Amino acid sequence: MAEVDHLAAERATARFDVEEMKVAWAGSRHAVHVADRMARLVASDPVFRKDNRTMLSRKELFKDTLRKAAHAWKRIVELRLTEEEADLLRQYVDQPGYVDLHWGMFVPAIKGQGTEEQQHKWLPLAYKFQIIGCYAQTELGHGSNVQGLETTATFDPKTDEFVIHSPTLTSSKWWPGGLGKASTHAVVYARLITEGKDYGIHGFIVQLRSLEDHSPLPGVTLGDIGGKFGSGAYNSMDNGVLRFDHVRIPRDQMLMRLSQVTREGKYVHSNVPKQLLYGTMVYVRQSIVADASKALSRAVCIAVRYSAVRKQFGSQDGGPETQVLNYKTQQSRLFPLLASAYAFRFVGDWLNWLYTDVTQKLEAKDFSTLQEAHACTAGLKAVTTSVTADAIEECRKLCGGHGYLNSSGLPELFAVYVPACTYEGDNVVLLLQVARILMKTVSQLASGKQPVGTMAYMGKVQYLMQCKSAVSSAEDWLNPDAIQEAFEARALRMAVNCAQNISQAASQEEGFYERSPDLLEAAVAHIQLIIVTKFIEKVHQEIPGHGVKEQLQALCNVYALYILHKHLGDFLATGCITPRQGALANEQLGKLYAQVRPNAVALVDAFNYTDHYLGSVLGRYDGDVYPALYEEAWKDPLNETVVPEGYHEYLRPLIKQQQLKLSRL
Ligand SMILES: CCCCCCCCCCCCCCCCCCCCC/C=C/C(=O)SCCNC(=O)CCNC(=O)[C@H](O)C(C)(C)COP(=O)(O)OP(=O)(O)OC[C@H]1O[C@@H](n2cnc3c(N)ncnc32)[C@H](O)[C@@H]1OP(=O)(O)O
Ligand SMILES: Cc1cc2nc3c(=O)[nH]c(=O)nc-3n(C[C@H](O)[C@H](O)[C@H](O)COP(=O)(O)OP(=O)(O)OC[C@H]3O[C@@H](n4cnc5c(N)ncnc54)[C@H](O)[C@@H]3O)c2cc1C
Repeated sequence: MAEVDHLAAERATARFDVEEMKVAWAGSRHAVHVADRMARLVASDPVFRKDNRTMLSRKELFKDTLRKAAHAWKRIVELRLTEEEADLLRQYVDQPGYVDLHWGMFVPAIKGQGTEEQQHKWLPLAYKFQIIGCYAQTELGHGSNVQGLETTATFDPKTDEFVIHSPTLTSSKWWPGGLGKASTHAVVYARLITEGKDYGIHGFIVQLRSLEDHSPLPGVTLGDIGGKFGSGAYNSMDNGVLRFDHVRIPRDQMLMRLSQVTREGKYVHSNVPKQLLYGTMVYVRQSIVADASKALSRAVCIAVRYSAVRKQFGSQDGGPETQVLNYKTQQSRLFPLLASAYAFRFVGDWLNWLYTDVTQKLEAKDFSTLQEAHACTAGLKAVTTSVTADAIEECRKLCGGHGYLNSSGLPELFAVYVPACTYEGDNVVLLLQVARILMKTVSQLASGKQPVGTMAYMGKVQYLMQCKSAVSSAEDWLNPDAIQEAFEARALRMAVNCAQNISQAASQEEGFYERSPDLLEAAVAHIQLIIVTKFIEKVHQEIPGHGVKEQLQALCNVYALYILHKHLGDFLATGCITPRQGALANEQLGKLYAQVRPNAVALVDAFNYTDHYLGSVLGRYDGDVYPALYEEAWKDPLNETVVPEGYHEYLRPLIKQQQLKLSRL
């Protein structure tokens, strides 16, 4: 706790129990406790220092990442941390590195696609870090189009081996995190060829480096693909390039849970959907949604606290200036982002539940919910990451000039976060997947097939296509049914419009191609409906703590009405609401902002972030921003000397030359 609390007055105006809001945010009292313990463990350990990160060279930064990962592992073993605790520790270390891909993709790929025997062999090695793995799918020539990958795995029955080969430059693996310098093994995705036939993409465990001296194995060419956007940020990760020259691996290193190649070279496909091959991506997409709320809440926490400290204008007569948080424009830019952080948090929890449920069904050979899992993970990943990336940049602007300093934490947060819009599926490509499923669902409505899960609302097509909103006052928009109906009608009408337009094209495929910009918007409308619905459902639950439910109710309304206001064109064009009702929604939004204002600082305190994790002089808990900014400036390497290096070579001669010229005049 800070000695001087410059934000004490703000905290005193909160109308709810912050400790209970921490529980609502974290999910349980246990979750608050564990997160708190792990955050403090990291913050108090000098090895995990990160305030100098943006000033390190790439090599120094990479070595620092290796050091932190090794130290984290040492602490995990020494303290016998559980998996939950270890993962939190990894998150609070807050530096992308090979461990993310090892635990986040290599291990899940083996778990999801390996046979029991393969899991038995490889997982214990991975769990103890006797091998380090990455996920090598993307190539120089193809990322989004997984079926277009070119690396080959040709079965040789003579030796009972696969020959892994990169036949072209564009088949070079390109991007996998941890591949460049750290990994000893990879799950490599390649075209399986046996008996002269190409059976498409399959996963293979391939050793890349010696376990003795880390040198690449014969036939393997490896390296880092080079510096990336921003200072610090994702440059701690060794995204890599990999080429194979006829590298041989035993047949049993093909991941054989979904399909097998026999000793004789026969290809056998188990009776399961081939999309299960994409299971690791589905798993990571759901974890990316949970991460979005973390990144967004960090940015919002910085911007809210700083906006409460920062004063500008408003005192002609020598009185106090206005806190920028009191400007209505600041509120209308910032509070929807605060509400979005909460919305993403709750939809992330729900998605995690859905993922677990689908996984259990898959274990029991029930594949009926696979499409729902794909649509929800793909769509929510796309919408939450796009919004979060834009929101971090908006928070930087909300912090004025100081937001542009590295010490604000926002430039690095943006740089590290923004590739989330691309990795694990480009957001446009993923939204088009959602749109495809929406079109399929619309086309099945005529045959009477009842849509299920998050598409169930489409079953009310007769009603939703013609309903008119009953809202007649600003307060009417506080009724969750009014919001739900407007969002459902908008999403359905946009989808049906697209389907009607597509049906007029020469072919379904051509229509889909021509209408893809509209389809993208229809997919976004559907996903926003899911987020709003899950927030409303959350608020309907029993939520303990003085004022907590009321605050969440207000944030839920802010989120929904902000989306309605921002996409008013959709709501009006589809005739779900009238221009007057749109204006009433905006009026209500203004009232809600006034309701949020006294609670704003406490609402970001409920995220329970340490100053170490926030990594921002502007977002400090104590609000003592100016001395911290001043002090931080002097730490810059440029300030190590009063006269800069280069003065004698470049500045002095220039000045002297000009002086000479002037003296001649
Ligand atoms: C310090 C130590 C700590 C210790 C801690 C211990 C504990 C740790 C625990 C956990 C740690 C977790 C950490 C997580 C961190 C993760 C960090 C991640 C960092 C990010 C790294 C990035 C990685 C990557 O980017 S990997 C590469 C990703 N690539 C992509 O996403 C490619 C995108 N493309 C595709 O997905 C496909 O090509 C697609 C879907 C676009 C098209 O595929 P297609 O085969 O051509 O299919 P299509 O014809 O369109 O559709 C056919 C059919 O299939 C359906 N479909 C498609 N996809 C799926 C799917 N995934 N699931 C189900 N169904 C699918 C589609 O709907 C069609 O259906 P029908 O119409 O019915 O036929
Ligand atoms: C930081 C980072 C880490 C990564 N880590 C890994 C990793 O660990 N392992 C791994 O295998 N990969 C990794 N990747 C690769 C990543 O998964 C791909 O870059 C991603 O899937 C996008 O594919 P792409 O690069 O082929 O983009 P492209 O598909 O080439 O996209 C280019 C443009 O084309 C558009 N486009 C493409 N297809 C369509 C379409 N059908 N319709 C309309 N528009 C379309 C896209 O919207 C985009 O605007 C990583 C990438 C990054 C940036």
